[in-house]
Amino acid sequence: MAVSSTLAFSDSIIQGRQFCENLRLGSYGLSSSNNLKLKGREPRWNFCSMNSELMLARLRFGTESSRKFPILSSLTPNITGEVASPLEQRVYDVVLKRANLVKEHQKSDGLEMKLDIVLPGTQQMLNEAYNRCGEVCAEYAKTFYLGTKLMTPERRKAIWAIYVWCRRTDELVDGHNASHITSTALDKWESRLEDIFSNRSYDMLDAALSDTVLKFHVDIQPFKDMIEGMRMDLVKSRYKNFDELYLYCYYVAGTVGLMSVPVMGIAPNSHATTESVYGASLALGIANQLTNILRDVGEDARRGRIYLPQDELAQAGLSDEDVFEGRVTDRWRNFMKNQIERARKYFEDAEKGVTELNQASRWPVWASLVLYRQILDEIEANDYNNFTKRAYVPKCKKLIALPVAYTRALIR
Ligand SMILES: CC(C)=CCC/C(C)=C/CC/C(C)=C/CC/C(C)=C/COP(=O)(O)OP(=O)(O)O
Repeated sequence: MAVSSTLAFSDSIIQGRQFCENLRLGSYGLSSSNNLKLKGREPRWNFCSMNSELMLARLRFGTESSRKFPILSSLTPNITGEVASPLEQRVYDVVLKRANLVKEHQKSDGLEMKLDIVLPGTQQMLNEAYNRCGEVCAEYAKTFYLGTKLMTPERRKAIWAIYVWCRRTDELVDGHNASHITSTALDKWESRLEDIFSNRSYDMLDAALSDTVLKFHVDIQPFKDMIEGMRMDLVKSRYKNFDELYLYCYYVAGTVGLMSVPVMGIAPNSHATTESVYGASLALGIANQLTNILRDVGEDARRGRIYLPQDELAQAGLSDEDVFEGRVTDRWRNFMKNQIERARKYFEDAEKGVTELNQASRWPVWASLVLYRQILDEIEANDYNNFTKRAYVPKCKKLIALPVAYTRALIR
C-alpha cells in the first residue's frame, strides 16, 4: 500500500516536474524569463503596518483575531475606533465572498452538492483518479486520511482531491525541483488551475479536482491565493510585522480552510452564520501555519529564512543573528511564549466553528486541530529549543487524542 501510494504520488510529482521542466524550457510557448515582477502584483506588496498601540495590544493579549475579529463577525470600528488592518480586511473580504457564494448556491439549488449527469466511462476514470488522490493523502497525511474515512464517500473524495492539489502546489516551491521554479512557472500553474475550473484537465488528478469544484461550488480564489503565497515565498524571506506574516499564513494555509468548508458542509441544524464558519476555518489554517512556523524555526533559519515578525523580535531584544545562532535565552523563551499564546488564540477561534460543521466532517477536523495544537505543548516541553529539537507529538499521545477528538465531534 505504502509503496503503491508512493508510486502514485511520485507519478504525479514526475508529471509536475515534467511540467515545471517544460515551463523552465519555455515549451508552453512562454519565455523562461526569471523576471520576478508580476503583472498586477504591486498592490499586494503595499503592506501597511499597524499602529504601535495596536501592536502593543496584540503583544499583550497574544492575538488580535478574537479581539478584532470575534470569529470575524464584524468589521465595524470598535469604541476606540480600531478597524482591521487593510491586509486583514482584504483576507476577510475573501471570507465574506466565499460565504455569500455558498449562500447563493444553497438558495438556488437547495443542495450543497451539484449532481451532474456523467457520460459512461467517465465515472470509472474519475473513480480511479479519486482513488489515486486517496492514496496520496494516505501516504502524506495519515491521521487526516483516517479521519476522512468517516466522511461521506463524496465529501471524502473531494477533500482528497483538494489535498492533492495543495500538495502539488507546495511541491513546486518546496520539492526537489524547487530551485528551478520561477514566477513564470507559477503563472503557468495558475493558468492550469483556471483550466481545471473550466473543466479542462491536464491529468487525472486535475480531473478529480475539476469534478470536485463543480460539484461542490468551490470557488477559485483561495486556490489562486495559495499560488500567490508560493510567489511570496520565492521573493520574501523576512516579515516586517505580524500583518505581513498573517497575509502569508492566509495564502499558504488559511486558503485550505476556505477551500474545505463547501465540501465539509455546515450542519443543517447549525444556527451559526456562514461567515463565522468560514472565519473559523480561516483561523484554523492560520493557527496551523503559525504552529508549523514555530516548530520549524531552526530548519527555516538554516535555509536563510525567518518567518517571525521582525518588529516583535526587535521588541524582545532579539535579532536575526540570535535566530541564526540558535541560542535559547530567556529573551527567546519570552518571545516564544507570546508567539505560542497567539497561535493558541487562533486555535480557540477555530474551535467554535468545528462544532458547526456536518457531523461526519467534524472528527477529522477535531483530530487535526487537537494534534497540531499539541505541537505547541511539545515546543514548551523542549524548553523552547526549536532550533535543534523538533517538536513532535509522540505516537501514544496521538492515539489518546483520536478518541478525544471523536467524542468532541459527537457533541454540538
Ligand atoms: C474549523 C472549520 C470550520 C473548518 C476546518 C477547515 C480546515 C480543514 C482547515 C485546515 C486548514 C489546513 C489543514 C491548513 C494547512 C496547514 C498546515 C500548516 C499544513 C502543514 O502541512 P505539512 O507541511 O504537510 O505539515 P507537516 O510539516 O506537519 O507534515
